Amino acid sequence: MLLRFTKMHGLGNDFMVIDLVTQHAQLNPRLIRQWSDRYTGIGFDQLLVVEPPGDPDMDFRYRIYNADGSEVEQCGNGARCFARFVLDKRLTAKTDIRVETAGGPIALIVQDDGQITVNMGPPRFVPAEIPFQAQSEAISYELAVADQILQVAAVSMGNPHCVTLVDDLNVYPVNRLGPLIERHSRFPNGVNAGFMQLIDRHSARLRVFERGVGETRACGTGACAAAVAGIRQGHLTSPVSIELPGGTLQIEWAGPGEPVMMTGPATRVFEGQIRL
Ligand SMILES: N[C@@H](CCC[C@H](N)C(=O)O)C(=O)O
Repeated sequence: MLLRFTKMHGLGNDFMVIDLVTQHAQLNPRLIRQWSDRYTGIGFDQLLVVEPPGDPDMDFRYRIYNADGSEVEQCGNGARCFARFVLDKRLTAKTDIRVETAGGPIALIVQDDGQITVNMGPPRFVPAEIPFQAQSEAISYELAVADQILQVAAVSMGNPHCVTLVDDLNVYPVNRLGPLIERHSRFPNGVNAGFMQLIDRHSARLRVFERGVGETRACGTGACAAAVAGIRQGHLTSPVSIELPGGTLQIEWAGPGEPVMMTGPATRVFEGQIRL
């Protein structure tokens, strides 16, 4: 049987997208790892799956798998590609699309200029909800990593993020500390490790070592978490431009309890089919 898929990306964070509304497939971690391989497979950071919703008030169910085959709760760049995909494939004609994810409901708004805004819902800071091991909620925490103590913020955007402020992102050892933070024992489900360099009150640079993938060219939920952490710590003011290696995302957040709005592009690369 041949399975149709679309290769897409959001600022270089790349995806294989499969429509399981009109097709059928049994996925498993081994198959996903095989497909994600950049030399012997299709190559992607995440596999995105479009399914019918369980909740009748929603338009679709959105499932996300990291390149290592693990299923995760949320993916921001993927959400924008999801919106572009369901419109291009005529699975919906709506430009305001409600989607259920394992990380909670999100809303996708397709703008007239083709940019897509995602209402990611409110960030969560309660340690148990991230999950993160801490005595009580705080704006920043001391985290022992290798031979140093980092000051970090812990945020859930549906998925877990740890954000560290750094002076110079060009020389910071993202690929040495990223894997140690990703599997740190205080984050029992693992974590996405973001490293942010402030530019001014409305902009920052960010690199993210993603859980289950490694460093990616962009991370949408990572950009939301970094902007929120920076606003909460008093360094940034909404709206915030987050510059990632693959490009820039616009993030707006009005404060605790309010949803995070993320705006950026979604790009189709090619159509393919693979034998199952
Ligand atoms: N690239 C994503 C995040 C994908 C999931 C993440 N690696 C995790 O394990 O939580 C984004 O754009 O948000």
